[in-house]
Amino acid sequence: MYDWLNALPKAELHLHLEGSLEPELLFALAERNKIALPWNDVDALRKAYAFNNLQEFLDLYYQGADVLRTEQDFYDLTWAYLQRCKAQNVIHTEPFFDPQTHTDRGIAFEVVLNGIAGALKDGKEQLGVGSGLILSFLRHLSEEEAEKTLDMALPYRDAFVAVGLDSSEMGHPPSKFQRVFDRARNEGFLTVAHAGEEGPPEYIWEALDLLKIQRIDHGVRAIEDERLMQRIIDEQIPLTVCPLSNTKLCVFDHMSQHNILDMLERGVKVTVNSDDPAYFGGYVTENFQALHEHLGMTQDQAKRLAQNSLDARLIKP
Ligand SMILES: Nc1ncnc2[nH]cnc12
Ligand SMILES: [Zn+2]
Repeated sequence: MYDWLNALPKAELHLHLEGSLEPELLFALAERNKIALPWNDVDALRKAYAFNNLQEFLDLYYQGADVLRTEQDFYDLTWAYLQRCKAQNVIHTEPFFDPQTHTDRGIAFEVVLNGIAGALKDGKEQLGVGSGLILSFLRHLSEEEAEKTLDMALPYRDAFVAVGLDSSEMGHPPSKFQRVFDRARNEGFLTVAHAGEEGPPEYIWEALDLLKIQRIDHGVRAIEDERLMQRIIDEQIPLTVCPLSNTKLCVFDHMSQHNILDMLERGVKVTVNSDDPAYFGGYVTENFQALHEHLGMTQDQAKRLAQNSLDARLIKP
């Protein structure tokens, strides 16, 4: 089944580039940039990848991102991810990047963007992997800081298709970012947001009604609210679900309890994605494989999930 799933043409719609930083590359970049690491080797770092919740993961994710310093570093990170896409027949990807994770450390916005955009361009030309980049605001920071980030991005507006919202969900509802999302939409950007990963269904309502999002990132807690489920089904609003992430971060205790196939069978436009593959144990094909192993996903269900991912692209072919 793995080879069949791997060969299935698919799109990835929920992937944090910083979360694709494999330990081997992290160590190589630390050496290149002469940065001391608190782990002795790659194995010691991998052992630290045991999380009880989103915040424990985020603490390590931001620490790992500190090795990214130069345009070449961002290029290498993105290029390594695009090669995984090629190997797994991901024909199109819409990755997130978190500019504030870097600009707050003194890395210039254009250093980050030029590295990523250069690799995405080469990915299209040399690997045939299409893409659309999503600029994501960190929700644990203020709306004012998100506004400043949008200001920095506007001179490079052609490099993005959308803005998103990620980082610590609880206590940081979508309503906190209503004004900056309004401005982003007025500037011509599409919008997406993480909602209903750890946060309640109310956050998904807010993301839809206040941020006017095209897709819900995660959204697995929608199942707790029947009226919300009906809306998501009626309006065919895509959910970018990340099964391995949800089990690694204890949103579900075990993959056998994941609700993605129940949602699929109820008519929700769910898709399969890897979120932060270097930290959660696999890329898109491994996520599909886990659904097959633990939930008995059939080939017909896999085909529908893959087709949903192609249909839910922000950039239509
Ligand atoms: N799963 C996730 N949820 C929220 N913010 C993130 N940043 C990177 N991965 C994330
Ligand atoms: Zn995510």
